[in-house]
Amino acid sequence: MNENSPILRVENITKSFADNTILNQVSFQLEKGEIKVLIGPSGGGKSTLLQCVNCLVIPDSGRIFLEGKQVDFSRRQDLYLLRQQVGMIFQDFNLFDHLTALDNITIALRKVKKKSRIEAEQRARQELEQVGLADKEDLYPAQLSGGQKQRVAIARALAMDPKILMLDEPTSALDPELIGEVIAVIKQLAARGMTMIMATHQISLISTLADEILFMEKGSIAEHGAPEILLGAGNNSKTRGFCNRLDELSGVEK
Ligand SMILES: Nc1ncnc2c1ncn2[C@@H]1O[C@H](COP(=O)(O)OP(=O)(O)OP(=O)(O)O)[C@@H](O)[C@H]1O
Repeated sequence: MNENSPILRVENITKSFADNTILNQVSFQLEKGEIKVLIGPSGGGKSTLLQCVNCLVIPDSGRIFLEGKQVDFSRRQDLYLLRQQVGMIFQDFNLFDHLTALDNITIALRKVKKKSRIEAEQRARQELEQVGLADKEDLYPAQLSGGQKQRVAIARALAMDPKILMLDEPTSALDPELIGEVIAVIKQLAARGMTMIMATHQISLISTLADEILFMEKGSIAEHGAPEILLGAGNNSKTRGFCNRLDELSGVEK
């Protein structure tokens, strides 16, 4: 790896579904320890961009570099490595319903990382402890609250030692009273220096964690910059207008 390379560089990614261009020449880069937050109107392409970054969706064109090395979208080994190094947290948790919290975490450690059961369980317990669920290891997803399920999903991703964590609206499927516990875990990860890119509508994550905001609209990054600038009083940015509307909406919900 070239020491000067950003940990992730995304260059001119384009993706269409049928005749609809969903991503149009999107570029950004992520430095080690940096947190970028993707915001913008629904349908703007945030989820598609995150899915392209770890090649769950293969871009039509453009290039992705992980630690300076270009990912070859046609090479299975490259995709496998990319997905190991870029963990993903989904809105709807994506846990295996037939496995306990512990086994949701151990399964990939055993199958992908080839750890023994004992090693995998030890690691899974450490991660459950980190997200405050040490006493829930034997419970199945149906026995957990939404916030607990999302914390298991975060523990599962962390157990794989990803270099980057991507979070796609990690709190949007949660009841309002459960959002805080997931935000607290994400803030802990930030304090530990985790490199993250996250799509979210949570103002507290946007304003307190983002090193840079990427405002996506109609498949492009329409605006980007530090929150203190884009959200600064008097700034006429799209970001500020959008966040003010989010504030108003959450005010209505309260
Ligand atoms: N697999 C697919 N096939 C066809 N169209 C798709 C597919 N995935 C996404 N799209 C379309 O791409 C557009 C962008 O969707 P995407 O989910 O990336 O936006 P978003 O900014 O994440 O929106 P939201 O904030 O509502 O999650 C939408 O119009 C969506 O219908």
